[in-house]
Formats: sequence, C-alpha cells, structure tokens
Amino acid sequence: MDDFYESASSSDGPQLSSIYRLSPSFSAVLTLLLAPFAIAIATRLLSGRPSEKVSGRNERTVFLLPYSIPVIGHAFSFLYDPINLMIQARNKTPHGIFALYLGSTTHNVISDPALVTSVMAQRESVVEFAPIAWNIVQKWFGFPKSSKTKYEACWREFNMTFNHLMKEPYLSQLLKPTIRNLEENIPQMISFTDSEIDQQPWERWAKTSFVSDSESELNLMSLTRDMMGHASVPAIFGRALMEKYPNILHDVYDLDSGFYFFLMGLPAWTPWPGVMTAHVGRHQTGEALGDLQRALDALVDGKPIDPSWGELDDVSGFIMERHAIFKNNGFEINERGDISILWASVANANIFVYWHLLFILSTPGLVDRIREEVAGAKDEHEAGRGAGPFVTVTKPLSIGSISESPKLEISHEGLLKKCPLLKSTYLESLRMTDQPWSVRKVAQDVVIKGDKKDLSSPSFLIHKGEYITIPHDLHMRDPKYFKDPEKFDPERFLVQNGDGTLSANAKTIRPFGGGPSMCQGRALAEAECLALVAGVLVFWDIEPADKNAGWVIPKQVKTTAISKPAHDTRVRIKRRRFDWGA
Ligand code: HEM
Repeated sequence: MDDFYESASSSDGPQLSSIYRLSPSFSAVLTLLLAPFAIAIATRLLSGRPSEKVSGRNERTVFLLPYSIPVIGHAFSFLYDPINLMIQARNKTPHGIFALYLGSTTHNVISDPALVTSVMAQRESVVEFAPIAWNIVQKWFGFPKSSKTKYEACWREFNMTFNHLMKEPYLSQLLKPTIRNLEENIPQMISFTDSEIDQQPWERWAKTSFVSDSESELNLMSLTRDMMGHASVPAIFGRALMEKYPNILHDVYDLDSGFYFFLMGLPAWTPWPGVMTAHVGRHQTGEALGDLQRALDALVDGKPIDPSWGELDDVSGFIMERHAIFKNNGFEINERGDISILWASVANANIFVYWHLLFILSTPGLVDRIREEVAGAKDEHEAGRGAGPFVTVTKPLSIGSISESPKLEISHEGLLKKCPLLKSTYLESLRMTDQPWSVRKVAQDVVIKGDKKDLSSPSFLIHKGEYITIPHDLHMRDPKYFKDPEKFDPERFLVQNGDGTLSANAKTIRPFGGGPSMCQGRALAEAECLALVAGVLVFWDIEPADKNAGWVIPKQVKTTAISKPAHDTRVRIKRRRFDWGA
C-alpha cells in the first residue's frame, strides 16, 4: 500500500529535501540581499529632521533632507548632480535653508538672500573662512605646506594689497593700461589672413579661417577669452611676461580645468584625461612667475636683469607691493603665490566676456540698442554734460591706398555710469552663467537671522563644527526671485529712478561671493568686461557661421565661478562700415 506521506516524500523528496537543506544559506543570502534595502529604508525614515523651534529660544533648527546611506549621507547624489539635489531640497522647505549630510559633515546650505547677508556679516572668529581658503589654495596652486606660517604672518599685509584692485587712485592705475591695450587690440582683432604667422595670437587659438579680405570665420569663445587676457595680464604683470611666455594664458586655463583633480590630490601620472595637462599647466605657470619674481628681486637689488625682461617699469604697483612682502619676509621663489593672482585675473573675466557677447548677439535687436546707448547723446548740449559717446571710432590716417587701423577710444567711466542697458545685460549674463559657492566653517554656535523687515522670516541656530555652504547660483536661478530664470532678459536689472532716468541695480544677486572672501577684483572685472564687450560690438559685426542654425547657446559646464561652454561658437566676423566708408 502506498503510504501517502512516504510516496510523496519518495517522489518529490529529492527536491524538497534539497530546498530544505539549502534553506539556511538561502535565507542568509536573502538576508544579505535585503539588508541594504532595509538599512536604506530605516536610514531614510530616521535620518530626516524637520525644522523645529529650539526649545526656550526664538530660533529654529535647520531642516535636514533625509538620506538613505548611513555615514555617506547625500555625498553620492551631491557629487553626481549637486544643483539638482539642492533644488529638490530647497523646494521642500519654505525658508531657503536646509542641511545636507556629506560623509560625516553637516552642510547648512543657504539660498535665502537675507540669511546669506546675515552669514556674510558674521565675524571670522564665528564663521571661519581663512582655514578653508588656505586648504584650497595650498592644494590647488601647489604651495609648499610649510609656507603656511609665513602666509599667516603676512595675511593682513597681502589683503591690504587688494586696495590696488578696489580703491582709487590705484584702480585707475591698473585700468588705464588695460583699457589702452583693448583700444589697441580690438581694431587689430582680425587680420584677414589665412597665414598663421601673420595672425594675431588670439586668432590662432580661435582657429581662424580666411573668408575674404574683410571677413573671417573663427571660434568666439577662444577669441574673446584671449583678447581679455592680452589686455589684463600685461597691465598687471608687465608686458614682458606674456612676451617671454606666450602660452601662459593657456597654461592657466589648463591649471583651471584641473581644480577638482588638485583638490583630490591626484598626482600627475594619474591615468585620467586632463590630469597630466593640468599639472603641466600649473608647473609652467609657476616657472614663468618664478622667473618674474627672480627678475624683480634683481631689479630692486640693483643687480643685472636678463635683458629679455626689459626695464620691468610697467609691472603694476599691485605686483610690486606683493613682491616686496614676499622678499622682505623671506618667501622662497617657489613659495611666492602670485599664481593665485594670475589665475583670479583671467579665469572668470575671460570666459565671461564670451557669454556676455553671445547673449547680446543672440537677442534680436539688442546689438543695435547697445550701440545706440554707448554712442551717447547726439545733441551737443547734452554731450557737453558728459553724455557720450563712450566708445568712439575715428578715421585712420591714410597715405595713398595704405591706411592705419581706425582709432578706438573707450571711456570705461561712461560705460559704467551712463549705460544702464549694457550694465543690466552684464548683470543678467552673470546671473545666468556664474556659479560661485562660498563655504564657511562654524567655529561657535551661531544664530543666522532672517529678514528683519519680514516678521514671518525666522532665524536659525547652526552648531559649532558644521559648515555653511552658499551656492549663489541656487538663488540667482530661483523662480521665486527671478521670473523665467533660464531666459536671458536684458532689462531684468533695469530700475527707474525718481527723476525718470534708468539705472541698473544688482538687487539680490551675489556673482562675486560675499563677506571677507568676496572677489577683490570685481570693480576691475566690471570695467574691463564692459570695455571689451562695448568695444567689440562697436567695431565689429558678428554673425553665426551657420546661418541656418542661427545662434546656439551652449550648455554650461560648472567651474569655480563663471561656467565654461560645452562647445565653442563658430562665428563670421566683419569690420563694420563707418561714416567715412572704410
Ligand atoms: C567676471 C569676473 C569675475 C568673477 C565672476 C569673479 C568671482 C570671484 C569669486 C566668486 C570669488 C570668491 C568669492 C568667495 O569665496 O566668496 C573671487 C575671488 C577673488 N577674485 Fe574674482 N572674479 C572675477 C574677476 C576677477 C578679476 C579680474 C580679478 C583681478 C585680479 C579678481 C580677483 C579676485 C581675488 C584676488 C579673489 C580672492 C579674494 C580673497 O580670497 O580674499 N577676480 N572672484
């Protein structure tokens, strides 16, 4: 007789028993597979922290966005796409402040302008910037770690030298040669030749091709980036530096591209694209500037100088003052950190002029409106009161059929003070392309105050040991403050004054950061960028090379401040026809 149980076990026995035998390991595997999900779910449920009133006080705690991976927190999502993560977090709280947990450190991210103002007003002893700055600068520019004490001892003196960039009469001493270089170079921007030997250095980098004796085709970003550098670097460091080291601008661009590699401490031999190039760029820039420092040592000691340096009498007071601090305080040549100054003077302004021009060129009718504005008042009575023109082109001297280039004159004061539309497009281009971040370490518990005029705007308590991160672009692209933030609106920053006149007002944007670390070159940057953009627009006609495609605005690639375009813009450039028919 068949035993029901027996027969069942004998026929199905082998499979069932093997499953039974496997089951402990099977359940272990299952546990191993499910555990990460269980941990992730539990972490997600437990990690988030709402913003709550601190008991017995008026302030609130900061909302912490929940995360799924213990210890690591938001680090992966942050590295992958920081802006997307921050936009999501910002949209989950009404206050414009939230916290992210990035590999064991809490970063309080702020986009609300009133809270940002409150952070920027804190003392260095409460929210520290200097240790972070040293850490970044040391890794990035490769200063010897042992130089820290010397830099700390001279920190104040170095900061004082920034007066040359910000205050009169020093600022004009730097601006004068910069504008003069632009006045010289803009009329000679295009040489209308295919022969590389006869082309200007900026044309060669811009891959210029000859179209006719009045038209060339080339890459706009490469062109304008180098044009700016050829105006500002000789004005700051003297002409001889770029004559002796003609590739120095591109060495700095390579160094700039390696920012994240240097922060991660990747050595030159790392098998990753761009790492070696960045190291070579940094090395060559350092060699060139070291050479300049040695020449300046000889100059001030009255010793013979390599004749290829010339007289060195056009090196700016800014660089001479920094040189004196280096020399008098025993900084070795490899410790003298003017690589940071050279980088700061070209990295952002040079790319920015490309974006500014591109936005103007691609907005129908705007080039004409700007040309009209910089031409100033037409009637003599108004002109007598200093109402322009702010950019003039005058007839060249000609002998027979040979003539000089037309003469260009630029009044940067006029562009700054009397051209609100140009200035508004400048601010709007900064808003659209600038992505600077300010980071502070909280040294003592601190209260960050909301908008004093808005009683519903709360204040927040931030704890010692945490970080405050201010990605200024989060605010500059926030639809709550800027309607259609992805759209270039030339008039966004125009305001009407009481007397009916227009002016441009930066409102709540902070394209140059804020507080003690704020860009010290902002006044210089504004004047030189407006001068280049206005000068080029008045002197040249620029069209997209591919007329069918029209103007294409490239995607932005994040850098330390002004983003880079994902690709260059090919354009056709012609000299404009002026009244005398040239
Ligand atoms: C459009 C052009 C420029 C932009 C958008 C820009 C932006 C910035 C930003 C965002 C910072 C850091 C601010 C922070 O950490 O809060 C900075 C620092 C700095 N910038 Fe600029 N910058 C520009 C042009 C220039 C120029 C032409 C110079 C001239 C030398 C310059 C000199 C400096 C210096 C010296 C610092 C360091 C300040 C310090 O650490 O004390 N910048 N810039």
